[in-house]
Amino acid sequence: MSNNILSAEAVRIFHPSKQIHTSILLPSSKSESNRVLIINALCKQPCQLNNLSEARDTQTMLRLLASDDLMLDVIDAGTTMRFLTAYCTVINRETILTGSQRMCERPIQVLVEALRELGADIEYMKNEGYPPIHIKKFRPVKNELYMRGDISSQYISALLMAAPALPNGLKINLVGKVASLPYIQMTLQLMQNFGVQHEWNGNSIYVAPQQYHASSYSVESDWSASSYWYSIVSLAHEAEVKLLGLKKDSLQGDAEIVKIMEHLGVSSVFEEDGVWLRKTKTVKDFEWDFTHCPDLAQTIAVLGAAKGVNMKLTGLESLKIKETDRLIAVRDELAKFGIEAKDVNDAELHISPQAMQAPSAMIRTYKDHRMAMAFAPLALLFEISIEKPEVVEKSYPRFWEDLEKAGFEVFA
Ligand SMILES: O=C(O)C1=C[C@@H](OP(=O)(O)O)[C@@H](O)[C@H](O)C1
Ligand SMILES: C=C(OP(=O)(O)O)C(=O)O
Repeated sequence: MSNNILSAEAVRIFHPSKQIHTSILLPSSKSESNRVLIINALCKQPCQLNNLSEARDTQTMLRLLASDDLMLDVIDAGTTMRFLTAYCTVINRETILTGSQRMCERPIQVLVEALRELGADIEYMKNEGYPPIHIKKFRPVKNELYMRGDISSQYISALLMAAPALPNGLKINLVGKVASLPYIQMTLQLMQNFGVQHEWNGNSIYVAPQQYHASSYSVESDWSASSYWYSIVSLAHEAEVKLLGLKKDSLQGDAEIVKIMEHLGVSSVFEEDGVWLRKTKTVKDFEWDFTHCPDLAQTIAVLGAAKGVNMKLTGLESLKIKETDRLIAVRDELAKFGIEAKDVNDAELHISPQAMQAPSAMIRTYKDHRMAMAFAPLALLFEISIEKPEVVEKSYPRFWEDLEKAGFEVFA
């Protein structure tokens, strides 16, 4: 890859043959990596952590955990912001947590309110409910909370990982709809891997005061990143791609992509060291609820539009508060291909079969890695230009290089 791709204003991409036969070593999961880093920081002995992600979100977590500065800047990493908020509180580390302009527009009130209820002194430094926040003192006063689970599961994961360090542990009673549930399950399973047990009854999760025990963990490849390869295989004329480092029994909820793509043209065959993606048939009508796998929604919206599938995607409420308002961003960029997406204001996307046209303009990415990666597979249909290629660094820094390995021409 020419070195200047990540620093370029835009990239131009196309695929001359539209035939793809390759194997790809995906980046490791940033969700797993950021959890084991927090657990390791709470553990008395250092753990053996293998295969940590090269994603910027994880590199930022590593850097900030090692820092003695008062002010920690998470850039645009949601998990890093939320996990450090609970972590710095329970270890009684005075900290100012801040981030990018967008991070300061992403809500954190549910987590801050919960920590205040437990006895934390945390102040909003600019806008009520949003970073930057100043974490001051922590004097634990209680061990039970009622928390809504519909805005972000990251608040719950953050508290759960910190819970064993509290003098009386913590009982979280989840109120109302819980979104992104597999991420909470991942948190609890990783805690268990490091010797911390929990009890989950109905809507209540209880973690007693306990010590994490040093253990080893090898982070799996990232299932969210796999989705772009599923889309590529579905759109190619001919394709057989092996994604290395993915397991059939994954902790990651985004392994749901296997089931989704059974409908959208890709079969998955697992082997010891990864999974083979091969082309199959695509359905005409597709409806899916993304409540528990929100990071897959953009990939599927763009792919379904390209394949002329009649689509109804639901459970998209949380997309509005991620790296950008992803519903509006997907609608506006699909419009450049002559595709009309409806009902974005109801947290759903309805896209009827329409002929996709060559794009009328450059694809904007809105500082969102998933916008760049969800639209890139369309280079199998048209030459496309995507602005700000560096956005992929948040989760998949080698994305453009891997596209080149698969025969895409990528020009700065
Ligand atoms: O806990 C995690 O690692 C994540 C949880 C999800 O966020 P929400 O819980 O806010 O939906 C997901 O979108 C994000 O990319 C990573
Ligand atoms: C939403 C995402 O990450 P985060 O919330 O951790 O910034 C993502 O990676 O798509």
